[in-house]
Amino acid sequence: MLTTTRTENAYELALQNFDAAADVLGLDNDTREMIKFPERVLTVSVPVRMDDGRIRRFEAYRVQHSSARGPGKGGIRYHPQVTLDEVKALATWMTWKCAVVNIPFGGAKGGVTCDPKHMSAHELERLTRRYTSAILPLIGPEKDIPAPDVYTNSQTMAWIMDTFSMMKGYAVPGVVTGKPLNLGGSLGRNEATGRGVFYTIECACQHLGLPLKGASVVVQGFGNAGSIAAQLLHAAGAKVIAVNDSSSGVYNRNGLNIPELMHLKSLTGKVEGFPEAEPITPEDLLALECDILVPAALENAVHVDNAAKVKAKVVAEAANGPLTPAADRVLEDKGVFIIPDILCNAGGVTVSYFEWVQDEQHLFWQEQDIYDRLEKVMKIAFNDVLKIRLDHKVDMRIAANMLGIGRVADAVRVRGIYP
Ligand SMILES: NC(=O)C1=CN([C@@H]2O[C@H](COP(=O)(O)OP(=O)(O)OC[C@H]3O[C@@H](n4cnc5c(N)ncnc54)[C@H](O)[C@@H]3O)[C@@H](O)[C@H]2O)C=CC1
Ligand SMILES: O=C(O)CCC(=O)C(=O)O
Repeated sequence: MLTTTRTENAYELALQNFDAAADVLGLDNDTREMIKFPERVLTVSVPVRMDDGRIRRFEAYRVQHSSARGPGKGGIRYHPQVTLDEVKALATWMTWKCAVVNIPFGGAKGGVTCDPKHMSAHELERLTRRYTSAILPLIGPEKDIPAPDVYTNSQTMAWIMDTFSMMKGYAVPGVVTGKPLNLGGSLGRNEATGRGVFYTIECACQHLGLPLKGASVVVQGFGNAGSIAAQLLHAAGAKVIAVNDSSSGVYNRNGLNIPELMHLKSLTGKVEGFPEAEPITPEDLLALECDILVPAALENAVHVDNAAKVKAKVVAEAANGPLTPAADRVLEDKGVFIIPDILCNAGGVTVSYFEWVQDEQHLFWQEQDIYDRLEKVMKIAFNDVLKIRLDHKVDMRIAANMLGIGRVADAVRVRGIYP
């Protein structure tokens, strides 16, 4: 089992990022008080009957960070290292992310501290249904709309939708996004995060004068976000030279055949054993000579101790929070162009927004329509962030946070405070 350095508290890092952007924006203290912290935090105990007949209790969370611009929106993570502070950080980032791509949602996130790799499908279903019942008062199409995140998927969303609908007495597809297509899911949602990552990399390459065709790429984390980004980069003529997952990594300096690697991963759940590739450790993978590094796993992958070893020209944050602020500074000093998470991986929530709109209208769109709309949203957001970077001479992360935080601040100012 590979390990990541997850010792830094993600929520403290999220607050540091907020302050850095709020300072440049010159945000007054009253507005900071109103928008910085989560609006609602729920911790629940989820008892589950395991297959051996025993009851096990899981700790789980749903955090609503902001409803200033619309209902809460954000995924649900199943992972052994989920903590309340991690979920608070992820919910905070969702608020700024939705504002960066200018969709009418606030930010929320959920998590269950569990090890889904060591649970059966029946145990996962019982866990999901009981967790849904526990957070039921908080969620709904007008209130807070969950979606998949690490180690959850369209099946998890189907169970949530079914449990919520059973309680209401009628089908409520708009309570979650990332659903199976036959339950009101959207074409393109499964690919949306990786596709959004790809569009922002295209924009960055154009800005930097770096040809994407022939560019060398390294991807850390070969799940939903990482594998689709790798697939699109490969199809665009980039050379994906290394990828890894939680158990192993593979490297070929002439480029990996990504469609075949995806096939292997779908069959075995691993990238290990891919022919015509050599194994690579997580540390060596991050330190590879390459043009573009895509961290697509978990928080704090690049930190103060390994940042200096990164040799990429562009870092595209498909994951949430993969770089600590200390790593940011090291990479900025080296002249690395960073596409920050709240911009880079916003394609997922953007197509979730399209899914929610389609569910609410009961009218479904063509795949190409979704891709065209997504491309437009991502490219406008990239250019908005780049303009702030150039106008204010700040790095891309501060610029993205300024855009997101500024829009949320405007919303609360206009809404006012009562009483
Ligand atoms: N799925 C989505 O729509 C979105 C996901 N994200 C973020 O993208 C990141 C990945 O999420 P998904 O792809 O959805 O999850 P996933 O569950 O589909 O895949 C996660 C992948 O990361 C790998 N992994 C886990 N720990 C690792 C480690 N220490 N080193 C290397 N690989 C490791 C796993 O083996 C798996 O292949 C997360 O940070 C998530 O919050 C962000 C926006 C939307
Ligand atoms: O699709 C969504 O609603 C949220 C995706 C998500 O959790 C994220 O962007 O981190």
